Amino acid sequence: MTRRRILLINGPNLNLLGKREPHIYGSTTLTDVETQARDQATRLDIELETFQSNHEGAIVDRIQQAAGWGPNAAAANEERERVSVIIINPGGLTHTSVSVRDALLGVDIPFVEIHVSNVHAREPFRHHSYFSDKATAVICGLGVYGYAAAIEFAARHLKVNR
Ligand SMILES: O=C1C[C@@](O)(C(=O)O)C[C@@H](O)[C@@H]1O
Repeated sequence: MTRRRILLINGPNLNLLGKREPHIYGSTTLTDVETQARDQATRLDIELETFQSNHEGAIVDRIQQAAGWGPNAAAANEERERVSVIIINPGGLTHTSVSVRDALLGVDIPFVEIHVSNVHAREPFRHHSYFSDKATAVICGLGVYGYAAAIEFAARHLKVNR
């Protein structure tokens, strides 16, 4: 059986986790989050790739690549590159990005939306997401534990895609 492949995407400013507004986002760094995520994936016998970018277009390219498409996909690698599930913290793009939404819908890969903070308890502009109505699940307010919860859920409940 094909192993599940999960792609964990973090959007703008999440490279500053641990330094940025620690009263909201905590003191764990993105490197810690990604290391723990990789260890967890190994225990669950799934493949995990991580990607962080501050650039909307780079995130769109990475999502297309997850389907074996787009400018960064290696030719004839469609099967090998295809991921089963995307876990995405779009950061501020949550509240603005039609393009990232369109990319996720375009590749038709199920995704889990995650936020470290409880966006609904914050400023009103954070209450709307361009992703939540299409996400398989939405996690927010669990702190960085939300990443572990998302991986656990994806590994147990989402089928291998193709
Ligand atoms: O950058 C972020 C991080 C965030 O996605 C979170 O993880 O809580 C919440 C967003 O509103 C914010 O722009």
